[in-house]
This record gives sequence, C-alpha cells and structure tokens, in this order.
Amino acid sequence: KASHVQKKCSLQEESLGRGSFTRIFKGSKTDIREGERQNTDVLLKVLDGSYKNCWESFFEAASLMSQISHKHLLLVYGINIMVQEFVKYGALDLFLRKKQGSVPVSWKLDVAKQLACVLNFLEEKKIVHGNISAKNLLLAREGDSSIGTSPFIKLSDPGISVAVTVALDRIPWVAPEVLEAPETWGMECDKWSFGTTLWEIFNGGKAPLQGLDPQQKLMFYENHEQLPSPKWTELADLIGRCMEYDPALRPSSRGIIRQLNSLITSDYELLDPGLSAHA
Ligand SMILES: N#Cc1ccc(Nc2nc(N)cc(-n3ccc(CO)n3)n2)cc1
Repeated sequence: KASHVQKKCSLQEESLGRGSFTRIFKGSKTDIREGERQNTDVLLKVLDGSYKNCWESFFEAASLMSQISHKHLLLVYGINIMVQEFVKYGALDLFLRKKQGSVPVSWKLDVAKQLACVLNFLEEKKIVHGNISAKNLLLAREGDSSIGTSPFIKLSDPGISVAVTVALDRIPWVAPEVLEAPETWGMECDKWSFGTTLWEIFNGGKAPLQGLDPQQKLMFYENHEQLPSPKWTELADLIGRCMEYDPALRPSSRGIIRQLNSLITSDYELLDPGLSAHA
C-alpha cells in the first residue's frame, strides 16, 4: 500500500552559495508517514533566472541521477527545483582548502578509491557523468583516523550538461576531445576528469591552472600540456595516464582501481617519510 507521504520543503533564507548556474539553499523536508512526522535536511538547488533557457539539461541531469542509486551517488529527491539530500560537510575542494594539507595520504587515497568505485558503477551503466571534479564531490562523513572512522563522499549531479556550459571555464576538468567535438565525447572523458580531481585531492583542493585566462587555458590543451606532477611518481603516473590526450590510452575504471590499490598498499611512508605530509 503506497504510504501516503506528504512532502513539504521549508526554505532557509540565506543561500549557501552558488553552483555554476544555480543558487543553493539549505532546507528541510517533512515526510508524514502514517501520521508520524519525519524531518530530513535537504539542499535545494534553484536554477538561476538568467539560465532558465537551459532548464531542460538541468532537469535531464537531475532525472538521470534520480533513476539510479549507489551509496556514493548523491540522492536527488525531486527535480522540480532539484531537492537534494543535504551532505553534512559540503564540497570537497573547500574542505581540503580549509584543512590546509593536514589531511593524511591514507585519507586522500580512501576518497580517491570511493570516486573510482562510483566511476566504475557509472561505466557499467554506460552513463557519462561529464562533470567529475572536487567541487562536485560532497563529504558526508569527515573521517577521523584517531577514532577509526573513514571519510565518505557522494558524487553530486552532473549539473548543466557540458554542451551547455562555456566549456573553457571547465578546463582542465573537461577532457580535450569534449572541446573539439562535444557530440563525440564518451566514457573516457570521465577518466580525464578523474585525473584532474586526483590532482586536486593531492594539492590541497587548489584549483588547477588557477589564474590562467580562458585563452591561456585553451593553449594548455593546444600544446598538450600536463598539470605539475606531484612528487610521488606512482601517483604522477596514474594522473598522467588518466589525463592522456588520446582517450583510447586512458585506463578503464577497473585499471584505475587496480593502480589505486597498489598505491594504497605501497609503503609511501618508507619511500619518503616527508611524502605523507605533502604528497
Ligand atoms: N559550510 C557549509 C556547507 C555547505 C553545503 C553543504 N552541503 C551540501 N549538500 C549538497 N547536497 C550539495 C552541496 N553543494 C555545495 C556546492 C554545490 C554545488 O554543486 N553543492 N552542499 C554542507 C555544508
């Protein structure tokens, strides 16, 4: 029997910030099941008025995500104004910048592994996310090694599809081939973005190519340049393989998981004790 559930979202006044085309607010939804009231924190993403014209790709992204479920995929409750589960610690890039490099390597590898797992899930479903980045990774659990809890991330919605966004401001997250011919891009573009996100995770959440103007970012791709390599060579290799300009040379998500596992089991402490601080 379909339980009669009445949903009501109350909206907190101040907005929490902005996505690229959206304003985000914290709210709460009240479900009434069999007369029993149940409150859940939610995050509301409202499409900016000026971007009303791309509402269909906004809804397309949201409805796609509301059709599949995975523990590391963000729950989207509704797509009229995109009501999302409120994720306690917010976007990963801001969290890492706040933590100023005091995050252990094991924590970063754990988060990278979770992202690789959800990437594998999407690959098996033949779904291209198209917007993998540290700001779209939400931290549901902070993780504290002193009490033995590990971090837990949720990959956010793709947001406005790549075709609509001014792809230049998505360099170096958007794969080069997507700039060339948006209609041809496939699964491999998420591998490229995984590499960029891995770079962000090991660089304190700093935005790559920060300060470059769109023209200079375009030249970065024209000249087939790479992001500055981290000191840890095995990590640099993995980032480099994901950020291959030829999509066919990028590893599969299973290949990424295998390589991450070998990083996790390698004795990066013994290699270079200082490594675990700034890798
Ligand atoms: N201080 C603080 C703080 C801010 C937000 C959250 N929670 C949250 N939950 C979501 N479902 C989505 C998001 N987003 C944040 C940026 C975007 C753009 O995509 N989404 N933040 C938690 C703490």
